[in-house]
Amino acid sequence: MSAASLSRVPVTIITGFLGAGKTTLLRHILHKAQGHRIAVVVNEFGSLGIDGEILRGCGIEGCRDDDIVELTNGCLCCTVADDFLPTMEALLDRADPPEHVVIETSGLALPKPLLKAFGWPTVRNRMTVDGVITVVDAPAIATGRFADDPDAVAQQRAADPSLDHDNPLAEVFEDQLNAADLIVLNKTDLLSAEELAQVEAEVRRLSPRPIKIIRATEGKVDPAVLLGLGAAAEADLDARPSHHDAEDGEHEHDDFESFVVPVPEQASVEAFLTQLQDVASTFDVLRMKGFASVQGKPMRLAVQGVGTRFRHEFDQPLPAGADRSGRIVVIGQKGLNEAGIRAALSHGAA
Ligand SMILES: Nc1nc2c(ncn2[C@@H]2O[C@H](COP(=O)(O)OP(=O)(O)OP(=O)(O)O)[C@@H](O)[C@H]2O)c(=O)[nH]1
Repeated sequence: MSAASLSRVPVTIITGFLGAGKTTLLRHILHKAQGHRIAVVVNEFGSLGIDGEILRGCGIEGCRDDDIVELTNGCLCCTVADDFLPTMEALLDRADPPEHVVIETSGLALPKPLLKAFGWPTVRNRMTVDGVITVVDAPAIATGRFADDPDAVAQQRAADPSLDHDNPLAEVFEDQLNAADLIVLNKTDLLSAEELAQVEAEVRRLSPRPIKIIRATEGKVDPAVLLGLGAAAEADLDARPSHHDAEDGEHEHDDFESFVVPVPEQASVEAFLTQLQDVASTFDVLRMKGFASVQGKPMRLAVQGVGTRFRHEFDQPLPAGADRSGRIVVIGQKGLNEAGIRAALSHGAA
């Protein structure tokens, strides 16, 4: 390792599809790495800034609010020059610069344009990508979320040989796997040993290089394993093919959309969760997350859905007299029935 690289601030990029468990893994890193100055940059698809709020509310000692920087102005991979690089420079120029930077990309971000950004003159000599960690939602693979329909692919290829996927989720997922220096196979609690072995074999088959795969539940992996990979990934781009290489990194997330839906105060947690699950399944929603209030409850209800699987917690007190309406971010493939979803969530669940 050269003297220059020794003095560069290491950056870990956490990528992985919507809801794979990136924020959960990040929280675990922050909990376990207390005493180290880690700055966190979070980017979300959908404008509510929920991940930033979850991380800020983590209550971890030594984790200061200004160590968590949110980039909500579009997907990181598309806003590299406008948003991302100035943010990195500002972190480096602080009086007490971080020892390590961890970036959580949005679930729809392609990691390669981000990696390329570390070759830009303003950061090239000051930062190095220590490693790309790809968090994989093991049950989503088991249910074929990222799989193509072979007949549809064959048909599309006949029409246009340059196309290789019929499923945009498969494309994002593969780009994220291709960029990885380490793969965390998360949510192992939701699969049997046999299913897990199949999923791991599938991930290995899809990876372009022999990459270490670590199984995890709730992102619980020792930060000593995650940080300090020394990959210098920005100097190794050719080993990380992207479906968008031919487009010189230019792309838009045309295949996905997101919007924020206001929700009224709810009568009960259970009824609200049932309503959300119904909406997720009826309208084929990929991801929902947000906050609401429940009658008679002084705390705010945080809800998270990946497909139809939901979790909730009362995460913090609502100030007396606060507005008790809530907001939910909805993310799915293009063509979501937005009006239908808004209508379904506009009345409190009975
Ligand atoms: N059962 C189970 N649920 C998990 C596990 N890890 C995370 N989750 C849940 O999965 C949901 C999504 O987790 P997040 O950490 O927010 O996922 P993310 O990748 O940051 O999501 P986006 O930023 O929206 O792409 C949350 O409800 C988590 O509590 C796990 O190992 N097992």
